Amino acid sequence: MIETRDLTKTYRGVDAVRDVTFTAAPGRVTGFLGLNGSGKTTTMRMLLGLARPTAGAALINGKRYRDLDKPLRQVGAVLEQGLSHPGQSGYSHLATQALLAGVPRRRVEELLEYVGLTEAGNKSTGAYSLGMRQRLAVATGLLTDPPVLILDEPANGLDPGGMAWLRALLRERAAAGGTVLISSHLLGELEQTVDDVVIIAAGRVRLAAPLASLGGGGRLRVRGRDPHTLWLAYERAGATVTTDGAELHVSGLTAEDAGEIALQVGVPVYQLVTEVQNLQEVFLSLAANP
Ligand SMILES: Nc1ncnc2c1ncn2[C@@H]1O[C@H](COP(=O)(O)OP(=O)(O)OP(=O)(O)O)[C@@H](O)[C@H]1O
Repeated sequence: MIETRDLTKTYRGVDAVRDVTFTAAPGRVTGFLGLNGSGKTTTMRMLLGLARPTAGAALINGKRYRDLDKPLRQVGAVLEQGLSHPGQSGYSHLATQALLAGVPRRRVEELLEYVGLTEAGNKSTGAYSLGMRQRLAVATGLLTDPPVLILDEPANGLDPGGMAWLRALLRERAAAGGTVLISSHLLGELEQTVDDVVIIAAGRVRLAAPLASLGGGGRLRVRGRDPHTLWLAYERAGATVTTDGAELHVSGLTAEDAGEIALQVGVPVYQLVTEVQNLQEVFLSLAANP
């Protein structure tokens, strides 16, 4: 379980993140989405004890990272920065990390195979492609088989095959009861992977909800004989209504409700269309307008 509560980080009086509150639950993959500079890395660094919060709390399994018993066993991380010496082989990088984490060496071979680097294991990481480096970073994060996994932009540099591999791996972790928090600046990248989304813009959380609720509901386009009466009736029912002059755009009502309400106020409806919202548009409207 990952939790942040009113988490704030200020650098020289400027907010990097402000009052960030969200939960990433076990058994689910949570996507942490925001444009460049929105505060994703800063939040993840605070969760991992690499930056100290100015205010608020960043908790893993109910505790601050530095208060965790054997933190390397509880949380695995894939961060953006380079992770190994370029002259070192993938195998020796993992073997060193395994030693530090108290993990038996046989786990190294197992993991190299799991991330598809068995053949490249003895090559120096300086010769790895970006995608191979990401695979090695994922292997490092999984060394202790931790119940909580935090990944900062792990999809950068992965080709479609690599992306499918990562998607399957994260789903597998969640299915086994793990907590997975993964950041990205592209919703499309995560759309097929995540259960929940947290959208952050200019350091503030704009939305924390199940992915399914994001495009759900949709917007209705309604054309009727007396738009003014319809408008008032829909607003009375709690909907948000706008118009482009030709038809009403109604959010917050089902098509069934919109039809029934029109009947109640005696306005014939000529057209009632449910618009399925594009998830990417919803994301951009939240992420780009802090
Ligand atoms: N050490 C620091 N000193 C000063 N400002 C910082 C520092 N770290 C981050 N910031 C600022 O905090 C804001 C959030 O940055 P952060 O790296 O968390 O965003 P991000 O969402 O991870 O972006 P990206 O996708 O580009 O990595 C930015 O305005 C950044 O310039």
